[in-house]
Amino acid sequence: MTTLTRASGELRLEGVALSEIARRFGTPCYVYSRAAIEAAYREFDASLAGVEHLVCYAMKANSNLAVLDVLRRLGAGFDIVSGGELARVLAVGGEASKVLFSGVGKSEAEIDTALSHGIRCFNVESDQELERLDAIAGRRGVKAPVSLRVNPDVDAGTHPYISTGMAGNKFGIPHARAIEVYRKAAKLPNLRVTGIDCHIGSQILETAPLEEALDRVLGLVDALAHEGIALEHLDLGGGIGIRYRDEAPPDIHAYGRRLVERVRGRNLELLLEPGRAIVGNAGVLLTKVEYLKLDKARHFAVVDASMSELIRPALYDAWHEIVEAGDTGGRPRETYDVVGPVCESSDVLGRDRALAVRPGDLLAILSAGAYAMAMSSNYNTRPRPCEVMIDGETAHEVRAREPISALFSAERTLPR
Ligand SMILES: Cc1ncc(COP(=O)(O)O)c(C=O)c1O
Ligand SMILES: N[C@@H](CCCC[NH3+])C(=O)O
Repeated sequence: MTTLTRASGELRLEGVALSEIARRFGTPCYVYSRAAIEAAYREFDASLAGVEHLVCYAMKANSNLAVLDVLRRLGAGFDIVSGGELARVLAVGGEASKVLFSGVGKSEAEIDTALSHGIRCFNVESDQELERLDAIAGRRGVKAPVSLRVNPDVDAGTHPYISTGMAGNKFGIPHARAIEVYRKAAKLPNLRVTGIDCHIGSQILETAPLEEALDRVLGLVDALAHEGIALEHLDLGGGIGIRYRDEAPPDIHAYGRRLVERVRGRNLELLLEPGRAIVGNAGVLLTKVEYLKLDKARHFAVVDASMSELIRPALYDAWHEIVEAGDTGGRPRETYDVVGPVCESSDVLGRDRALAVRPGDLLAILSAGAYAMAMSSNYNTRPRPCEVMIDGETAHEVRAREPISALFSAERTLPR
């Protein structure tokens, strides 16, 4: 969790005034806390003490190089879903031997590159992927380390767009077919079956479905052992939710301890792939009010951030707390829809928010460390915003605002 405090009316993140960050780097701007990222990672890591384990940060949540580097230094592994993500891990000096490759659509080129770097494991999601991996490994003369992603058919109780572990989702190999596919994998000459994994969804607020999924997967581990297929690791994926508004997210330490109890004595390394729970509450999006539109039935605060920078409210109807970053001087609050400049009615960052704001004031949109910058776009030819990380008492720019020219420099008009 970032430490947000208010002193003389000014909102500070880890002691650094957000107004100072806006002055130095401009808005919109993502601001992350190194301390918050480290604390969240350490909580996961410590919770698994007593069994061999590796926390592989699901970097799709936030793949800024500074974020990856902070986690790499702590010993984290990485869960990747593309060749681009592997390139980012390597760019910060991450070890391929701590990289898991998830995803339903790995291309030939992505598999080949990951094999060439010697990643820790491929989380395979289909029979055809298994065959493709075997063929590419054969061409390279190596044995590819494989885990099958099993779809345990457990309801994670989360938003349907981010539920991944039920029959009917595109993810994983159906539980009922898992043994048959493992038999096939064990016979393929260029594969080495090393593990099993599942991931049932995201922003999960109750751990019961996760533990149910673990039990179902452990049942498969036992059944496979009977067939002589001994697994070395079990990867329970990510999915632990965070507090955006008034949710009560699971206690990570207690969750980890319960997992440890279940796998202890089994000679299985335990892997987790948390994303949101590591970075979600370690970041805020800082934005400036451009205009107040008070002439309509609704009041709008038009800000300089939009759905291009933060799409979660438009896409999932997600709630992000929005607070004044500066001194409101005790002025009364009024109700506004906080909207961006993008030409879409869905470009709303928060509805019916009580705020004391004037044009030029700063707002902080909270819980914006995960699936925020990572899902940003250039819609309306808006440059991606800058990113800043607070390290101790110092704010570092960890990504500069994109120059507008870079947004179309790869494009060409037709020859005459
Ligand atoms: C395979 C896999 N692992 C890990 C994650 C990370 O999930 P979360 O950010 O909810 O922890 C995801 C995203 O849902 C995923 O698809
Ligand atoms: N993008 C989603 C989470 C997806 C998780 C990735 N499988 C969100 O913002 O909540």
